[in-house]
Amino acid sequence: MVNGEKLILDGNAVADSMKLQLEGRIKRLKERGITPCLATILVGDDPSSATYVRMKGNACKRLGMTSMRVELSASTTTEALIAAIRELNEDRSVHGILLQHPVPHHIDERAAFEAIAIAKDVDGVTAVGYAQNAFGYADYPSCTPAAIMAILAYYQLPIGGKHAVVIGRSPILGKPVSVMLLNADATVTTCHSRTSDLAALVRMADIVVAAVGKPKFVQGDWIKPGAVVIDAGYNPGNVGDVDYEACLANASAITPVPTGVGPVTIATLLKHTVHAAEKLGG
Ligand SMILES: Nc1nc2c(c(=O)[nH]1)N[C@@H](CN(C=O)c1ccc(C(=O)N[C@@H](CCC(=O)O)C(=O)O)cc1)CN2
Repeated sequence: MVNGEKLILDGNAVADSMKLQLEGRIKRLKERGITPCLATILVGDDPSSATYVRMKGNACKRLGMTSMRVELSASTTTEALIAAIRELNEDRSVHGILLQHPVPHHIDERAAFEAIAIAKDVDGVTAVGYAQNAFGYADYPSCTPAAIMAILAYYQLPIGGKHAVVIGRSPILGKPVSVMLLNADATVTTCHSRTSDLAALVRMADIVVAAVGKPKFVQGDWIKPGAVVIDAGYNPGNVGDVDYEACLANASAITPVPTGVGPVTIATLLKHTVHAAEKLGG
Protein backbone atom coordinates (compact mmCIF):
# COMPACT_ATOMS: atom_id res chain seq x y z
CA MET A 1 0.00 0.00 0.00
CA VAL A 2 1.29 3.49 -0.87
CA ASN A 3 0.46 6.54 1.27
CA GLY A 4 1.69 9.54 -0.75
CA GLU A 5 5.35 8.71 -1.37
CA LYS A 6 5.36 6.33 1.61
CA LEU A 7 5.17 2.58 1.38
CA ILE A 8 3.04 1.05 4.12
CA LEU A 9 4.36 -2.49 4.48
CA ASP A 10 1.25 -4.66 4.65
CA GLY A 11 1.89 -7.75 6.77
CA ASN A 12 -1.43 -9.32 5.80
CA ALA A 13 -0.45 -9.24 2.11
CA VAL A 14 2.90 -10.89 2.87
CA ALA A 15 1.25 -13.49 5.13
CA ASP A 16 -1.43 -14.28 2.53
CA SER A 17 1.17 -14.91 -0.17
CA MET A 18 3.11 -17.21 2.19
CA LYS A 19 -0.03 -19.13 3.15
CA LEU A 20 -1.05 -19.49 -0.49
CA GLN A 21 2.26 -21.23 -1.15
CA LEU A 22 1.59 -23.63 1.72
CA GLU A 23 -1.75 -24.88 0.43
CA GLY A 24 -0.31 -27.24 -2.18
CA ARG A 25 2.33 -28.56 0.23
CA ILE A 26 -0.31 -29.34 2.85
CA LYS A 27 -2.49 -31.06 0.23
CA ARG A 28 0.43 -33.27 -0.84
CA LEU A 29 1.22 -34.14 2.80
CA LYS A 30 -2.40 -35.10 3.39
CA GLU A 31 -2.34 -37.36 0.32
CA ARG A 32 0.47 -39.19 2.16
CA GLY A 33 -1.74 -39.40 5.28
CA ILE A 34 0.19 -36.67 7.13
CA THR A 35 -1.52 -33.62 8.62
CA PRO A 36 0.99 -31.02 9.84
CA CYS A 37 0.48 -30.51 13.57
CA LEU A 38 1.70 -27.65 15.75
CA ALA A 39 1.68 -28.14 19.52
CA THR A 40 1.38 -24.88 21.46
CA ILE A 41 2.19 -24.60 25.15
CA LEU A 42 0.73 -21.78 27.19
CA VAL A 43 1.83 -21.42 30.81
CA GLY A 44 -0.28 -19.19 33.03
CA ASP A 45 -3.07 -16.80 32.18
CA ASP A 46 -1.52 -13.79 30.47
CA PRO A 47 -4.38 -12.55 28.23
CA SER A 48 -2.13 -11.40 25.35
CA SER A 49 -0.28 -14.72 25.27
CA ALA A 50 -3.62 -16.57 25.31
CA THR A 51 -4.72 -14.45 22.33
CA TYR A 52 -1.52 -15.19 20.36
CA VAL A 53 -1.79 -18.92 21.04
CA ARG A 54 -5.43 -18.91 19.97
CA MET A 55 -4.51 -17.02 16.80
CA LYS A 56 -1.87 -19.65 16.00
CA GLY A 57 -4.38 -22.48 16.51
CA ASN A 58 -6.97 -20.72 14.34
CA ALA A 59 -4.41 -20.07 11.61
CA CYS A 60 -3.53 -23.81 11.58
CA LYS A 61 -7.22 -24.71 11.31
CA ARG A 62 -7.85 -22.31 8.42
CA LEU A 63 -5.07 -23.98 6.40
CA GLY A 64 -6.25 -27.52 7.17
CA MET A 65 -3.46 -28.20 9.66
CA THR A 66 -4.04 -29.37 13.21
CA SER A 67 -2.92 -27.84 16.48
CA MET A 68 -2.61 -29.38 19.90
CA ARG A 69 -3.04 -27.00 22.83
CA VAL A 70 -1.24 -27.68 26.08
CA GLU A 71 -2.26 -25.30 28.86
CA LEU A 72 -0.42 -25.35 32.17
CA SER A 73 -1.27 -23.38 35.29
CA ALA A 74 0.79 -20.37 36.40
CA SER A 75 2.15 -22.46 39.30
CA THR A 76 3.67 -25.11 36.99
CA THR A 77 7.30 -25.91 37.78
CA THR A 78 10.19 -25.88 35.30
CA GLU A 79 10.41 -29.67 35.72
CA ALA A 80 6.73 -30.21 34.93
CA LEU A 81 6.98 -27.95 31.88
CA ILE A 82 10.06 -29.82 30.62
CA ALA A 83 8.27 -33.13 31.15
CA ALA A 84 5.36 -31.87 29.02
CA ILE A 85 7.78 -30.77 26.29
CA ARG A 86 9.54 -34.16 26.32
CA GLU A 87 6.19 -35.88 25.84
CA LEU A 88 5.55 -33.74 22.76
CA ASN A 89 9.08 -34.50 21.49
CA GLU A 90 8.14 -38.21 21.55
CA ASP A 91 4.67 -37.77 20.02
CA ARG A 92 4.95 -38.74 16.35
CA SER A 93 1.74 -36.88 15.47
CA VAL A 94 3.35 -33.55 16.51
CA HIS A 95 5.67 -31.87 14.00
CA GLY A 96 6.35 -28.52 15.66
CA ILE A 97 6.43 -27.31 19.26
CA LEU A 98 5.89 -23.71 20.36
CA LEU A 99 6.33 -22.59 23.95
CA GLN A 100 4.65 -19.20 24.21
CA HIS A 101 6.93 -16.51 25.63
CA PRO A 102 6.94 -15.13 28.28
CA VAL A 103 6.46 -17.83 30.91
CA PRO A 104 5.94 -16.96 34.61
CA HIS A 105 9.08 -15.59 36.29
CA HIS A 106 9.76 -18.61 38.53
CA ILE A 107 10.21 -20.85 35.46
CA ASP A 108 13.61 -21.25 33.82
CA GLU A 109 12.47 -20.33 30.30
CA ARG A 110 15.87 -21.02 28.72
CA ALA A 111 15.93 -24.55 30.17
CA ALA A 112 12.41 -25.13 28.86
CA PHE A 113 13.29 -23.86 25.37
CA GLU A 114 16.36 -26.13 25.34
CA ALA A 115 14.14 -29.15 26.07
CA ILE A 116 12.47 -28.77 22.65
CA ALA A 117 13.86 -31.32 20.17
CA ILE A 118 15.77 -29.49 17.43
CA ALA A 119 13.74 -31.34 14.75
CA LYS A 120 10.56 -29.80 16.20
CA ASP A 121 11.95 -26.34 17.06
CA VAL A 122 9.79 -24.55 14.48
CA ASP A 123 9.96 -21.37 16.59
CA GLY A 124 13.77 -21.25 16.43
CA VAL A 125 14.25 -20.82 20.17
CA THR A 126 16.89 -23.44 21.01
CA ALA A 127 20.61 -22.65 21.22
CA VAL A 128 21.27 -25.05 18.33
CA GLY A 129 18.59 -23.37 16.23
CA TYR A 130 20.10 -19.97 17.06
CA ALA A 131 23.61 -21.14 16.11
CA GLN A 132 22.38 -22.66 12.83
CA ASN A 133 20.68 -19.33 12.09
CA ALA A 134 23.92 -17.46 12.83
CA PHE A 135 25.72 -19.66 10.29
CA GLY A 136 22.89 -19.07 7.81
CA TYR A 137 21.55 -22.61 7.41
CA ALA A 138 18.73 -22.92 9.96
CA ASP A 139 15.62 -24.76 8.81
CA TYR A 140 13.64 -22.80 11.36
CA PRO A 141 15.02 -19.36 12.22
CA SER A 142 13.08 -17.54 14.98
CA CYS A 143 9.70 -16.59 13.56
CA THR A 144 9.58 -12.82 14.13
CA PRO A 145 13.11 -12.23 12.76
CA ALA A 146 12.28 -14.46 9.76
CA ALA A 147 9.04 -12.50 9.31
CA ILE A 148 10.97 -9.22 9.21
CA MET A 149 13.28 -10.63 6.53
CA ALA A 150 10.25 -11.92 4.59
CA ILE A 151 8.66 -8.45 4.61
CA LEU A 152 11.87 -6.83 3.33
CA ALA A 153 12.14 -9.51 0.62
CA TYR A 154 8.46 -9.26 -0.43
CA TYR A 155 8.78 -5.50 -0.97
CA GLN A 156 12.24 -5.92 -2.52
CA LEU A 157 13.77 -3.46 -0.08
CA PRO A 158 17.56 -3.67 -0.41
CA ILE A 159 19.58 -4.80 2.62
CA GLY A 160 23.11 -5.31 1.29
CA GLY A 161 25.40 -2.39 2.16
CA LYS A 162 22.71 -0.70 4.26
CA HIS A 163 23.19 0.33 7.88
CA ALA A 164 20.62 -1.51 10.00
CA VAL A 165 20.05 -0.44 13.58
CA VAL A 166 18.26 -3.01 15.73
CA ILE A 167 16.86 -1.75 19.03
CA GLY A 168 16.71 -4.71 21.42
CA ARG A 169 18.83 -7.81 22.03
CA SER A 170 16.36 -10.46 23.15
CA PRO A 171 17.24 -14.08 22.31
CA ILE A 172 14.18 -14.63 20.08
CA LEU A 173 14.09 -11.24 18.37
CA GLY A 174 16.85 -8.64 18.62
CA LYS A 175 19.85 -11.00 18.50
CA PRO A 176 18.62 -13.32 15.73
CA VAL A 177 17.36 -10.49 13.50
CA SER A 178 20.73 -8.75 13.92
CA VAL A 179 22.55 -11.83 12.67
CA MET A 180 20.07 -12.35 9.81
CA LEU A 181 20.57 -8.77 8.62
CA LEU A 182 24.34 -9.27 8.91
CA ASN A 183 24.08 -12.45 6.82
CA ALA A 184 22.16 -10.40 4.25
CA ASP A 185 25.18 -8.05 4.04
CA ALA A 186 23.87 -5.17 6.13
CA THR A 187 26.17 -3.33 8.51
CA VAL A 188 24.41 -3.93 11.80
CA THR A 189 24.36 -1.97 15.05
CA THR A 190 22.51 -3.72 17.87
CA CYS A 191 21.36 -1.31 20.56
CA HIS A 192 20.10 -2.07 24.06
CA SER A 193 19.38 -0.55 27.45
CA ARG A 194 23.07 0.33 28.05
CA THR A 195 23.61 1.94 24.63
CA SER A 196 24.66 5.55 24.92
CA ASP A 197 23.04 8.10 22.63
CA LEU A 198 20.58 5.71 21.04
CA ALA A 199 18.88 8.53 19.10
CA ALA A 200 22.19 9.46 17.38
CA LEU A 201 22.71 5.84 16.28
CA VAL A 202 19.15 5.46 15.00
CA ARG A 203 19.57 8.72 13.02
CA MET A 204 22.34 6.97 11.05
CA ALA A 205 20.17 3.98 10.11
CA ASP A 206 18.89 3.09 6.65
CA ILE A 207 16.84 0.30 8.26
CA VAL A 208 15.48 0.56 11.80
CA VAL A 209 14.14 -2.53 13.58
CA ALA A 210 12.32 -1.71 16.80
CA ALA A 211 12.26 -4.73 19.11
CA VAL A 212 12.45 -3.12 22.51
CA GLY A 213 9.06 -3.87 24.09
CA LYS A 214 8.23 -0.26 25.00
CA PRO A 215 5.14 1.38 23.47
CA LYS A 216 5.84 4.21 20.99
CA PHE A 217 9.49 4.28 22.09
CA VAL A 218 11.03 5.22 18.72
CA GLN A 219 10.56 8.93 18.03
CA GLY A 220 9.90 10.53 14.65
CA ASP A 221 12.94 12.81 14.78
CA TRP A 222 15.22 9.76 15.25
CA ILE A 223 14.36 8.57 11.73
CA LYS A 224 16.67 9.57 8.89
CA PRO A 225 14.66 10.82 5.87
CA GLY A 226 14.00 7.83 3.60
CA ALA A 227 14.77 5.13 6.19
CA VAL A 228 12.81 1.85 6.34
CA VAL A 229 11.16 1.35 9.73
CA ILE A 230 10.15 -2.10 10.96
CA ASP A 231 8.09 -2.18 14.14
CA ALA A 232 8.33 -5.60 15.80
CA GLY A 233 6.69 -4.41 19.02
CA TYR A 234 3.59 -6.16 20.41
CA ASN A 235 2.70 -4.17 23.52
CA PRO A 236 -0.71 -4.51 25.22
CA GLY A 237 -3.51 -2.85 23.27
CA ASN A 238 -1.86 -3.64 19.93
CA VAL A 239 0.60 -0.77 20.29
CA GLY A 240 3.99 -1.03 18.60
CA ASP A 241 7.43 0.16 19.70
CA VAL A 242 7.35 2.99 17.16
CA ASP A 243 5.52 6.32 17.30
CA TYR A 244 3.92 5.49 13.97
CA GLU A 245 2.57 8.84 12.76
CA ALA A 246 5.74 10.71 13.75
CA CYS A 247 8.06 8.11 12.17
CA LEU A 248 5.91 7.90 9.02
CA ALA A 249 6.74 11.56 8.37
CA ASN A 250 10.42 10.72 7.75
CA ALA A 251 10.34 7.06 6.69
CA SER A 252 10.15 5.84 3.08
CA ALA A 253 8.54 2.57 4.21
CA ILE A 254 7.09 1.46 7.53
CA THR A 255 5.23 -1.47 9.11
CA PRO A 256 2.07 -0.58 11.05
CA VAL A 257 0.93 -2.29 14.27
CA PRO A 258 -1.37 -4.15 13.99
CA THR A 259 -1.20 -5.72 10.49
CA GLY A 260 2.57 -5.46 10.09
CA VAL A 261 5.07 -7.97 11.46
CA GLY A 262 2.51 -9.91 13.57
CA PRO A 263 0.59 -11.74 10.81
CA VAL A 264 3.85 -12.63 9.05
CA THR A 265 5.22 -14.10 12.29
CA ILE A 266 2.27 -16.49 12.39
CA ALA A 267 2.55 -17.35 8.68
CA THR A 268 6.25 -18.11 9.24
CA LEU A 269 5.39 -20.47 12.09
CA LEU A 270 2.94 -22.32 9.82
CA LYS A 271 5.54 -22.53 7.06
CA HIS A 272 8.09 -23.98 9.49
CA THR A 273 5.56 -26.51 10.78
CA VAL A 274 4.73 -27.67 7.25
CA HIS A 275 8.45 -28.02 6.54
CA ALA A 276 8.87 -30.05 9.75
CA ALA A 277 5.98 -32.33 8.70
CA GLU A 278 7.64 -32.86 5.32
CA LYS A 279 10.89 -33.82 7.05
CA LEU A 280 9.49 -35.89 9.92
CA GLY A 281 6.55 -37.54 8.15
CA GLY A 282 3.85 -39.35 10.13
N1 LIG B 1 7.49 -18.52 21.56
C1 LIG B 1 7.19 -17.30 21.10
N2 LIG B 1 6.64 -16.39 21.89
C2 LIG B 1 6.39 -15.15 21.40
C3 LIG B 1 6.65 -14.83 20.05
C4 LIG B 1 7.23 -15.81 19.24
O1 LIG B 1 7.53 -15.58 18.03
N3 LIG B 1 7.48 -17.04 19.78
N4 LIG B 1 6.31 -13.58 19.55
C5 LIG B 1 5.58 -12.64 20.37
C6 LIG B 1 4.15 -12.42 20.09
N5 LIG B 1 3.53 -13.11 18.99
C7 LIG B 1 3.60 -14.45 18.88
O2 LIG B 1 3.64 -15.21 19.79
C8 LIG B 1 2.64 -12.40 18.13
C9 LIG B 1 2.19 -11.15 18.43
C10 LIG B 1 1.27 -10.50 17.61
C11 LIG B 1 0.79 -11.13 16.49
C12 LIG B 1 -0.23 -10.52 15.60
O3 LIG B 1 -0.49 -11.03 14.53
N6 LIG B 1 -0.87 -9.44 16.02
C13 LIG B 1 -1.91 -8.87 15.23
C14 LIG B 1 -2.92 -8.19 16.12
C15 LIG B 1 -3.45 -9.12 17.18
C16 LIG B 1 -4.84 -8.82 17.64
O4 LIG B 1 -5.66 -8.47 16.82
O5 LIG B 1 -5.08 -8.99 18.85
C17 LIG B 1 -1.32 -7.87 14.23
O6 LIG B 1 -0.19 -7.40 14.45
O7 LIG B 1 -1.99 -7.60 13.24
C18 LIG B 1 1.26 -12.39 16.17
C19 LIG B 1 2.17 -13.02 16.99
C20 LIG B 1 5.61 -12.94 21.85
N7 LIG B 1 5.84 -14.25 22.21
